[in-house]
Amino acid sequence: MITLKNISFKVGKSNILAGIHMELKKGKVYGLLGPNGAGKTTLFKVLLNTIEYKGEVSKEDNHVPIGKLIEYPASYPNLTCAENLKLHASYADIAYSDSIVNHLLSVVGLPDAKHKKFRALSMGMKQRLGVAKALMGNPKLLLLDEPTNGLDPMGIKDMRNLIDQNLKSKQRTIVISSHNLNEVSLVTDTFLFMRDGKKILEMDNSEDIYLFGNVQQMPDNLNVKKDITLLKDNKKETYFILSESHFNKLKAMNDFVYRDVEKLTLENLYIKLMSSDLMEMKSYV
Ligand SMILES: Nc1ncnc2c1ncn2[C@@H]1O[C@H](COP(=O)(O)OP(=O)(O)OP(=O)(O)O)[C@@H](O)[C@H]1O
Repeated sequence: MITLKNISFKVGKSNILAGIHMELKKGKVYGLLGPNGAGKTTLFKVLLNTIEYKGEVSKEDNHVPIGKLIEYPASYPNLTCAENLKLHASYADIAYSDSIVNHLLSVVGLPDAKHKKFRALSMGMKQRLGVAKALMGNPKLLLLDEPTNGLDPMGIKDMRNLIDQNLKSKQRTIVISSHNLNEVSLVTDTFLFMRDGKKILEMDNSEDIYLFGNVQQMPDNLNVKKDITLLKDNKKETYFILSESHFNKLKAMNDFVYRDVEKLTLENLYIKLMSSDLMEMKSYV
């Protein structure tokens, strides 16, 4: 597990990241969602330890190997896939052999492109070579920044299958940053919504319909963190967000009083979160 405590990053007077708390668990896939400029890439830089931030990142093991696919997957155009992988490994000081290179190219679905020059690859193949690079050293934390950027529908599906079938592992944490909500929802266990450098909501990806409403009264015997996610706006109104099945259980409780319940798709929820001052309540404490 990787724990982020009160992470902040400032440039001049601007708070690029502000008071982020997060726990990234082994075996889980996290979908980092948020508009342009929300701080997603900066959060990756914190995890990669390439910027000077405030706060604490603690890891179970001090040497968690990290793999990353960040922005456009640059490689040497006149070198082959295998040569690019080997060069990447030597730059990153990662041990490699011909069999590791062959294995990785086969994991990412490029077994026949070993001797192909990078410049001759399609965008999807370039992206997959980028993933192969990220997998060198068998990372326990894998950061994928917009992995489907620039891919056609077939390439997007291939990337989804690659993540689902070959990258997920009980020993690995994967964080995917994406603007493609539907796509990310197909591979993610937990959504991390970011806005203005803050994590505003962490939510399990359980169903595609969510119930959103205003809380008038909370039941006494409710374990809030486990049973219900509460959000607050700056007028101190409290809201809840629940999966439909969970809501059906909770609404049977007499002392749970609510109003204005609406069904939200992931897209509607995203728009609501990004166009309001709503924030998960535990972020307030
Ligand atoms: N070193 C820096 N100096 C100045 N501004 C910075 C620096 N790093 C990040 N920023 C600013 O911080 C904000 C967050 O940037 P970041 O790239 O993390 O956002 P993002 O959520 O990844 O956006 P996108 O979805 O467009 O990739 C942006 O407004 C960016 O311009």
